Amino acid sequence: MALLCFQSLRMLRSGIRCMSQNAQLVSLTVNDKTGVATLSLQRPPVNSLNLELLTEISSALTEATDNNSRGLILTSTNDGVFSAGLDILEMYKPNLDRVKEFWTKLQETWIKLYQTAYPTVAVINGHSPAGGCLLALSCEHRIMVKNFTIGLNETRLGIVAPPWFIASMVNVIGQRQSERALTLGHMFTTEEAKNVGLIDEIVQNKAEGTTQAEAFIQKFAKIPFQARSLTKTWLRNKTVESLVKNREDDLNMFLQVVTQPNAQESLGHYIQSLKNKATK
Ligand SMILES: CCCCC/C=C\C/C=C\CC/C=C/CC(=O)SCCNC(=O)CCNC(=O)[C@H](O)C(C)(C)COP(=O)(O)OP(=O)(O)OC[C@H]1O[C@@H](n2cnc3c(N)ncnc32)[C@H](O)[C@@H]1OP(=O)(O)O
Repeated sequence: MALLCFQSLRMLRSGIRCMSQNAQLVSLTVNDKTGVATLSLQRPPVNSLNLELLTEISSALTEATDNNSRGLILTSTNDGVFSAGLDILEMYKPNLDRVKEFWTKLQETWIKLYQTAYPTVAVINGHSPAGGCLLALSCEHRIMVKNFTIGLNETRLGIVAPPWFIASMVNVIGQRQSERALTLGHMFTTEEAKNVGLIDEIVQNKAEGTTQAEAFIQKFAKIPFQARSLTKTWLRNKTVESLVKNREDDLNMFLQVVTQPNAQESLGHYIQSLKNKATK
């Protein structure tokens, strides 16, 4: 309690205010001097995206909008893992109602993040496979700490990235590089990601990443907010609309794939291999 008060006092002095008071799996703070919000994923051990985490991310994005944020930095409280992607346990032996809600929430979160009016920057301070990479790709600028990996590795797991995952990558690194990366399920090192344009900057650590992210958002200070946000909407509209118009089909496709016995078997083996690795 005393520590909490001390932290709150220190944050207040530095102009940092806590939002999302009820959130547990994310923290949302805003710098009252700059208007920049920071959304940190904090679901141990690896920020895997389950229904509850997605729900909190989605609510935090709305809260940042309602608070008239000038920009948003998306990062992780775990220096080592930005996000392990979708929580495999949501897809293994699923309860039908819950897995429907899970996929629908993932769609909603992506749609929201992809078209925020405010500028978004991912400070990728750890590994970022699959759904973790999708979150980063949905931001406007990516800054990554050295010595980690990022990519849409679905084919390596025997699964297929849905079209909107693919479009998110194509929009950043283009058709040719995406085709190579996605078919191989390639996980890029930080250096490789920079060379291919998947990330924009390499930094030594999260603190440097945050400074650079604030500098990126600051570039828009003199650009009228509405003009900027409408331009972003128009640039991204085609990609977003392709999911918005097909949400039901996309959900049904996911359900059909995920409930196949061979998919369940693969998921079971994969979970076991992750556990074996973790106990070594
Ligand atoms: C194989 C699938 C077949 C069929 C599937 C069928 C249908 C699906 C259809 C469409 C879906 C398409 C979209 C998918 C997108 C995705 O995001 S899928 C998820 C992909 N993610 C990964 O492959 C990442 C796996 N994790 C890692 O590589 C590493 O954990 C890490 C992120 C690099 C971190 O390494 P670190 O050493 O720090 O941690 P550990 O590996 O020791 O893990 C600690 C702990 O966390 C558990 N865990 C890790 N990742 C996940 C995860 N994604 N979901 C749930 N749990 C995860 C791990 O098991 C350990 O648990 P513990 O042993 O209980 O401590």
